[in-house]
Amino acid sequence: MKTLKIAIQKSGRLNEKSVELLKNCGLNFENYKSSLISPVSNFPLEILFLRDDDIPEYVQDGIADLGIVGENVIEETEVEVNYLQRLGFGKCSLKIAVPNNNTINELSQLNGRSIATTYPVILGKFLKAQGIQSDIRTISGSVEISPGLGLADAICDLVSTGGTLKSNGLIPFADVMSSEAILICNNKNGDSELIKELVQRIQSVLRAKETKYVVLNVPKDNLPAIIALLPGVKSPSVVPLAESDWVAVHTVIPERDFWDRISQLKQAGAQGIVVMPIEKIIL
Ligand SMILES: Nc1ncnc2c1ncn2[C@@H]1O[C@H](COP(=O)(O)OP(=O)(O)OP(=O)(O)O)[C@@H](O)[C@H]1O
Ligand SMILES: O=P(O)(O)OC[C@H]1O[C@H](OP(=O)(O)OP(=O)(O)O)[C@H](O)[C@@H]1O
Ligand SMILES: [Mg+2]
Repeated sequence: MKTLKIAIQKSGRLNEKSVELLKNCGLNFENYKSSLISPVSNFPLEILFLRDDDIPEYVQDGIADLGIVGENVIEETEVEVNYLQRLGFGKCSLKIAVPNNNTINELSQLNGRSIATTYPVILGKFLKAQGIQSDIRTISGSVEISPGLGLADAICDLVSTGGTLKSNGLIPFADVMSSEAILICNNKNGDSELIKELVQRIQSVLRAKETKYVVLNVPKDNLPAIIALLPGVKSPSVVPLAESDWVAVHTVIPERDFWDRISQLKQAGAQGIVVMPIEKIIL
């Protein structure tokens, strides 16, 4: 059987979460130490530990079958690869920011100004679509200090908390793109059974992260009201309790409206609510 290769970031923002995701899929492998390639002992897969900038091209060229990388890097490298799954981590936005004492307050004022960035391709396309002509200064890092050094009038860089912008006296001015980590594969091998198996495992881990397992006790008379509050669940498990007019209800609740749902369940008579994380949900 062919052994697949998946490229993940060697170190940096996406490394830990990529390793955690693959381990949660039940894959056994050594974390990157000095070897840049690590075999998986219980699945026909090898992990390649790379600089994130190289991952899209490795996947496009078939050197790696799969990759986990930020959408921003995929867009910047302009490769042709398949998006298999958005992974929900490494969330950030590419933004244009300007010094907080500036007079720029609309995009057209960037005409004729300089913008420092490590994302010249994405920024170039954005400015073109807006009909703006700026001088894009491509640098390879520490972009946020360039206005302070007199290198550029504005910057275009990744932002998540905004802490780096703030500590460099910059304010966000325009959103260029939002990004998260994506599982990609080579255009030619999306139909591979092994890849499908891996994607299913990843999806079962992601699904589990979005939900909680909840057990609650309720008087039998309140059961219809409780069940009515669990619309997503075809048929929650209802277990008799030692006290004959009480039952325990086992169900899953989406993370996103968890607290609202719990307070509704309490109002409907639920007691002794126990919440547990779910490891995997296999459909
Ligand atoms: N502040 C942030 N918050 C969340 N995600 C981020 C943030 N900054 C970057 N990312 C995402 O994580 C990816 C990797 O960021 P990192 O800073 O580790 O890259 P890098 O320094 O270019 O790493 P490498 O050494 O692999 O080239 C980015 O391409 C982006 O998708
Ligand atoms: O909005 P914040 O939460 O402050 O995050 C933004 C910073 O994060 C990224 O850099 P990173 O810290 O990954 O360092 P790097 O540029 O050296 O890769 C990005 O390039 C910004 O500088
Ligand atoms: Mg990089």
